[in-house]
Amino acid sequence: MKPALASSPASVEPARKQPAIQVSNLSIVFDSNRRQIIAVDRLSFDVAPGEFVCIAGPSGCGKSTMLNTIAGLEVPFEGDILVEGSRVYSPRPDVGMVFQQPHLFPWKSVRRNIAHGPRMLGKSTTEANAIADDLIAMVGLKRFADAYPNTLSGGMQQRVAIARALANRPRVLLMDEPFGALDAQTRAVMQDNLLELRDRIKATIVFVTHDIDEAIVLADRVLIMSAGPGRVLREVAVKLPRPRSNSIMVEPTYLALKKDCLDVIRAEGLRAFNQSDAS
Ligand SMILES: Nc1ncnc2c1ncn2[C@@H]1O[C@H](COP(=O)(O)OP(=O)(O)OP(=O)(O)O)[C@@H](O)[C@H]1O
Repeated sequence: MKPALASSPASVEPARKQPAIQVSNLSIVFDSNRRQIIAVDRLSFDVAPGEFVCIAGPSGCGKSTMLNTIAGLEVPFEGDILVEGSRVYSPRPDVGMVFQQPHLFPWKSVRRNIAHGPRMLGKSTTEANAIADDLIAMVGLKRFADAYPNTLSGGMQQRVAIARALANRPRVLLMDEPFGALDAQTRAVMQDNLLELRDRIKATIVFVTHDIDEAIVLADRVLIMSAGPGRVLREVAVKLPRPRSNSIMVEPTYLALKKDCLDVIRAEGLRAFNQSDAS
């Protein structure tokens, strides 16, 4: 009889970390005026724990629909989405979402906007306010804790929206063009703020943007989607050193990555244009 092995070859292999997000063969279809619109067609990708993934792609390719589905706001027509290994059926507190517009409660102060989520999860007012005050400090709005949204600039409101999305300590943060409505200067400041924040919160982030500079500055990996219905056309790993700020935009490695992304986007734009012209 053979002696029992102390460990089989399989058991000495390093265990692969479970992805934070697994999107498998996802299709999303809308019924509109008696015709079906395929918003997303058999889309698959994984996001590793703690990874920052940016998604770029032409208008209408299904980026928002896909993000809403990961957030549990839309239902897949086919396929699966797992977050931290469990299937998404509806919005959940471990997944936070930030939209292009801040959507704050206008009748609540900054503190009470941020404390809202923890209060809904049963925290006392004191506990929820303590969580809010920590986040208010993190996003640099201490002087505005008692202010109301209509007295804040767009960038400040968006910082409140980010703090609010973080209040339930999500493992996954989904951001749908969160800086898309801001001017260029505020946007650059917000990108730097987000990079600092990300180092502290350690969440997995999926960030949709039309701006390829923004995608490369922020991401560990950029997924470029095809024209609708969207699928992943190219994955670009961004191995630029961290900590980063948007001052890296002039470096040669950065410019080479940008060219790579823009070439793919241009070729896809042309393909989609020719296709629509032919049909
Ligand atoms: N509720 C809906 N009902 C019908 N069609 C929809 C609905 N939501 C989205 N669509 C369609 O699904 C497709 C994908 O839309 P989606 O908003 O996800 O694209 P996107 O890539 O986020 O676009 P953009 O970059 O312009 O925000 C589009 O053709 C859109 O018209």
